[in-house]
Amino acid sequence: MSEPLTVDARVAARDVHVRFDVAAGDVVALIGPNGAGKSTTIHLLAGALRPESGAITLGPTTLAGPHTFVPPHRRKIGYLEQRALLFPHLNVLDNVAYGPRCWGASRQDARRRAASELAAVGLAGFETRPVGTLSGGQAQRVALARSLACDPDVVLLDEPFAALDATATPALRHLVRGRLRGITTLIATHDPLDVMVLAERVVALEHGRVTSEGSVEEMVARPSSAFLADFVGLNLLTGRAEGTQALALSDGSLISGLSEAPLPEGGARAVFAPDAVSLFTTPPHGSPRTALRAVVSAIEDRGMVQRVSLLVAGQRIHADVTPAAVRDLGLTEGDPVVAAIKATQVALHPVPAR
Ligand SMILES: Nc1ncnc2c1ncn2[C@@H]1O[C@H](COP(=O)(O)OP(=O)(O)OP(=O)(O)O)[C@@H](O)[C@H]1O
Repeated sequence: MSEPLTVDARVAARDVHVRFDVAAGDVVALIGPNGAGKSTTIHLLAGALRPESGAITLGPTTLAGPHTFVPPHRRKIGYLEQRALLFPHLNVLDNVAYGPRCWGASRQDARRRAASELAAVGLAGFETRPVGTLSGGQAQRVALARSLACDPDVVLLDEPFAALDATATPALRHLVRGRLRGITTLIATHDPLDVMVLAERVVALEHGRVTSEGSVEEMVARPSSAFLADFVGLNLLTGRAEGTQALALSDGSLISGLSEAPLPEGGARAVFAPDAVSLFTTPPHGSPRTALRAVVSAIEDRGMVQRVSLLVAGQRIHADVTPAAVRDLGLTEGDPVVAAIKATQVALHPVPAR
């Protein structure tokens, strides 16, 4: 069963003191610049580091505190790092069965569970393969299956896609998303797409301290530090799935896009880059592009491009356009405009559900 997590942990030698909570079943992204303390936090939770003061609790259990320290192998935690780190002397099935075996399952039960976890990550038929014959993406799928095979109370992901070929990442991210449903999860990442696709909430760290916390939507709408504003870099609009390939905003406008799988009913997010947005004064005719009614809220000179901030159905997005475009359109703050985006440049994702 998933449990809530409470973290108040200090490692003086690293000048790290982190305090935050994760509700049961939530996926929280841990972000921050290099050296901010993300990996230290993950290591504290995994039990690889012991806090000098404070406490870490998982539901009713104290994992680390002034008089308590549960060693890593006694924590029901699934852990996925950049590299799969599989046991080279075991085949694929036995790598995954290792977890349930350690928690007391019979050999037969552990192998049955391992086979079903492997099937769930798309690797049925790989059971007897030596792990040395797997691609990076396949090895990471095995590591995901292994981390889930012991029914973890919490899953920790530390840059899980950073070492993978970019072509392997979208499918694996999508798979991770489905497999994490309902499990309390912390994902340390430098990639805004991991946040937008996988997470409900964000905890931002800078210099070893939590500097901001909130929902993904809040972070995108109102980044509270220069780091966050820079990190976000992408536009995110949240609405409801309309059919399987579009998103409806609160003002009724529709955004067409592409998705890994048909969108389920319910909340959905559209993610696209600022340079995918073109601006017009009237809707472009005969264009297959999404056309959104927007109001200019700010224009910032960024040298080669002008960053135009827009309000669309109460949400903020940015368009990076040329200085000539801003001049030709005669744009100033408060002007109504039409923001056009090609469907092929919009990625649609379901809002992560518990
Ligand atoms: N093994 C270690 N021994 C001593 N200090 C360390 C060690 N690992 C990290 N630190 C220090 O702890 C602080 C936090 O580093 P940490 O690796 O947790 O940051 P991070 O956010 O994961 O960074 P990155 O994004 O670069 O991986 C930094 O000041 C770092 O120099």
